[in-house]
Amino acid sequence: MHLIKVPCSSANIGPGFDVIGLALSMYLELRVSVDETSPADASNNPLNCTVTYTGVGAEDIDLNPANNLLTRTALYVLRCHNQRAFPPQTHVHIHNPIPLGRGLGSSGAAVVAGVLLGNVVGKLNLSQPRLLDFCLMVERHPDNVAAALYGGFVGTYLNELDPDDMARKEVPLSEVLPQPAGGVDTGLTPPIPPENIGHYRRFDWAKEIKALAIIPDFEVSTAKAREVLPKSYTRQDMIFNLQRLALLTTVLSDSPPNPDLIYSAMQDKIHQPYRKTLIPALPAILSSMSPTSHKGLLGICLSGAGPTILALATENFDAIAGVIVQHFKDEGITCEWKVLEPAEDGATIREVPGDVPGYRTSLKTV
Ligand SMILES: Nc1ncnc2c1ncn2[C@@H]1O[C@H](COP(=O)(O)OP(=O)(O)O)[C@@H](O)[C@H]1O
Ligand SMILES: N[C@@H](CCOP(=O)(O)O)C(=O)O
Repeated sequence: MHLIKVPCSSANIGPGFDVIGLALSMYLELRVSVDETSPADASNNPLNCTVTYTGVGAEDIDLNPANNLLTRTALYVLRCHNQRAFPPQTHVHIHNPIPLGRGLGSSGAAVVAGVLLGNVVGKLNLSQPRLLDFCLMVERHPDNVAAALYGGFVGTYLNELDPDDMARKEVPLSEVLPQPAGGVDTGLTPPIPPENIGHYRRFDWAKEIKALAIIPDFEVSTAKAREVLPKSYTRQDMIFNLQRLALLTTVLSDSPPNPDLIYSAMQDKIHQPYRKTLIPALPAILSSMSPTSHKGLLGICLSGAGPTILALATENFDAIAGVIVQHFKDEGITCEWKVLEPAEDGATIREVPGDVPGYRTSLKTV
């Protein structure tokens, strides 16, 4: 059996909208087994795949492999390599502790896991850059998927592709991940990703800095949080963010950390001000908390598209989290909070002994 582990991630870290990602120590886990000695059951299970799920969102996540984001992504990878379905008797058990729609990269982790799943069951042996190409065909901003795939604190960029490749990359998601009714295969080949869609660069991270995630009890879909953003920005606001982003990539590696520099480097004018309409307590939190007012705090921002708040800190986690939790409480919103660390390894895959939990037969290792 294969065990695939993919970390959650916090994108943007203030000014690095669609650029910066930080992989964090909360992991989506997949246990995958294949029994190619058993016959395929084409009438009941045309995609040859059974999905089980535990963890966050167990009541809501669609376990039909034709609809589930993770298995659809794997199927996309397989179909680009002329494999129309999973190998016979594939079973995938998903264990997901990452809150959904909270700005902690649950969809990015699911997409990375799906690409790794397609790669392993299809025995495709794709390179790391090619895995990233497949991820970027599904989740089109690179910050979460690059952090989840490669690990650590990363900066990402997309290449300027030639017009044909650009057109392939921009086909609607419904064509990349067609949703066949009842799993019936349309026989169409999906768009093959262009080569080298995106790249990443890893930055150092000071060992003293922990990431405090304060997770409100409501969802904001990333798609919705992108719709509230303007189509263009003033030169002044772009320069404001670029100046801070240039600082951010190095000040978070300084040991000991410099709180005032980090606080300044995490200011943003291109996404957070527009997202406050979706996250009631955001303006009060950002305007009232700083290293001067709260010992141990280094900087504070919206995690990804929100609503989670990410506070970088060296100590005093309970007190800092308590203040943020109270701001949400004042708006009638409850929260949970966690202290996380950078997930340096990114996504990993290894063979482990045993059966997929709850599966009915004994399965051989792939
Ligand atoms: N493990 C998973 N399996 C299947 N679908 C998932 C999984 N994780 C996330 N998703 C899908 O991604 C959606 C959340 O994505 P998104 O709005 O981008 O928020 P975020 O990535 O910030 O959590 C979920 O509602 C669900 O549809
Ligand atoms: N750069 C993206 C990041 C979205 O992250 P998520 O964790 O909320 O999916 C954005 O800010 O829209």
